This record gives sequence, C-alpha cells and structure tokens, in this order.
Amino acid sequence: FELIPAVFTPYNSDLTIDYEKIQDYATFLSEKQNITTVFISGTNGESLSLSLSERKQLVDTWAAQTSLKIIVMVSAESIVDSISLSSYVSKVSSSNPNIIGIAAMSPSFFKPSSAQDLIDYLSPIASASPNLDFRYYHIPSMTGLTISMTSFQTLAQSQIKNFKGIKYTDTDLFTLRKCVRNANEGVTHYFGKDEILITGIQTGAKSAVGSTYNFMGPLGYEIVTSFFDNDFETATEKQDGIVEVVEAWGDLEGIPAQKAIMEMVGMDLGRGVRPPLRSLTDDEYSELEQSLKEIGFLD
Ligand SMILES: CC(=O)N[C@H](C=O)[C@@H](O)[C@H](O)[C@H](O)CO
Ligand SMILES: CC(=O)C(=O)O
Repeated sequence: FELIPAVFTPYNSDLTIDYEKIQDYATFLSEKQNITTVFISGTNGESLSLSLSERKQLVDTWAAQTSLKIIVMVSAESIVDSISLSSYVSKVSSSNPNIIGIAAMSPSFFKPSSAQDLIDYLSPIASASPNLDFRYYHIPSMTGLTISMTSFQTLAQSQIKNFKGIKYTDTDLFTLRKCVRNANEGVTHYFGKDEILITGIQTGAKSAVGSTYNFMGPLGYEIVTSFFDNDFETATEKQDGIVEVVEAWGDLEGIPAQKAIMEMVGMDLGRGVRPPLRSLTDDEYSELEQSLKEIGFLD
C-alpha cells in the first residue's frame, strides 16, 4: 500500500514557477517522508491555474529528478490542452521510465451529463498516452459532478484500453466498495481523503494520493503498517494525528495553509499561491504555527 503525495507547485515571489526548487523537494520527499511516487499537477499543484507550457515544463523538471516515480494529472478545461499534455507526457515517458501513469478529471465549467459523455471526453486523452496507465480523478467536491462512479467504471473498463482505475476523492465509501468489487484485474483505486485513510484501506483501495503525505508521510505509513498488523487501535490513534493537523488549519484555504506547513517542516516552497487563492497573512501563518506547536506536530 503506497502513499503518494499530490505535490504543490513552488512559486517565486512574482508567482512564476520556481522550477529550481523541485530537485530539493524530490529529495525531501524521498529522504524525509518515505515517498516513492509523486502525483504532479493535481488539485494541490494548482494545475488549473497553470498554463499548458508551464505544465509541460513541470513534467520535464520532475522527470529530470531521479529519486521518484511520477504520475501526471493531464486534464485542463479545454480538451485540446488535455490531449496535448497527455501526448506530451507519453513522449517524455518513452525516454524516462520514472513516469508511470496519467490521470484526468472532468472539466467543471461545462460538465458531462452522463457517464458516457464523461467517457467520450476522457477517451482521446487516455489514448494520447497509450503506453501509460490511465486513472480517472474523481473529486466531486471540486468538479460538482454527480455521475455514478459504478456506472462510469463499468463503461471505462470496456471502452478505455489503458483504464487502470479511479483516484477516489470522496467520502462515499459504499460506492467505492462497489467499484472495488466490480473492478477488472489490474484496475485499482487510489484513495484521496487523508482524514479517513484507514477506512479507505479497509474498503479496498490499493494506494492513497493526498496532500498531507507531503509532510506526514511517516505518520501515514504508521497507519498503513498498524492496519495490516491488525492493530486497529494504533491505526486509529495515528489517523487522529492526521485529523488534528487538518483541524489546525481549520477554515484557512488548504493549499496556502499546507504550503506554510511545508515551510515550517523545513521544505520552503514559497508561500505564494495564484489568485484567486491567496497566501496566508503573517498573522494567519503565526497562528497556524502556534496551533501546530500546541498539538506537538512541530516538535
Ligand atoms: C479536496 C482535496 O484537495 N483533497 C485531497 C486529495 O484529493 C486531500 O488530500 C486533502 O487535501 C486532504 O484530505 C486534507 O483535507
Ligand atoms: C490531493 C490530490 O490528489 C491532488 O492535489 O490532486
């Protein structure tokens, strides 16, 4: 069971991308957080606030580091950009075995109105990377989609050749379980609600992709290890540890709050985020730091 952080995008003070940080970031994740694979250009990477050329350059930069395997989220609001990025990733991966897969989510301004419409949007994106595993990124809290994942998965398994599963960022565990039970061989589920990782494992997810594994990788792995040792009491206690940290940032926007936490734990990615998100104020930063000290997180 692997924990895969959805990485943040580091910016310079003028909010251009600070590509030079990425090598240190990769080293930090592999050496300090026990990480072996990263998910780039997802929600926490602010992918939809980046230009296509920036996303391509991010792929090149992450591919140039050597410690971590890479999954790239390739979709954009325009299908043209989504296909372009997918075929770019496929091309880079032919000379770089670190790239192991792609993922795509639904556009969220114009939305598909049925599982089949969603498949028709995703198919050309998936087939632009025929050599890579493709996963659908289900995140209804952001996309607003209400399409059933069980019907979607049935269609995807028969219509998308390289379909290998769903990155499942939702708390509906009954549906996740149905997807797990109906999965063809080789189709697996990445769980995306870090606060209930333990139930994601229990429900049959095979990996997890989340933001908090950027700075709580070891704690996440303690949950995984105690779970598979049948020590549910310890697993639950460690799970509460993740919940306490998420509660510490409370109503602050998750991405800038977690970038601040990265700085506090010694991996400064800059505090910037692109508008309409905004960085924490100095006061918000200090209050967050104080709350994290109170729960012993920064010891
Ligand atoms: C909405 C969102 O960004 N979900 C992430 C994964 O998909 C999670 O990793 C959360 O950031 C995490 O569970 C903290 O709430
Ligand atoms: C958390 C996650 O999976 C993302 O940022 O895309």
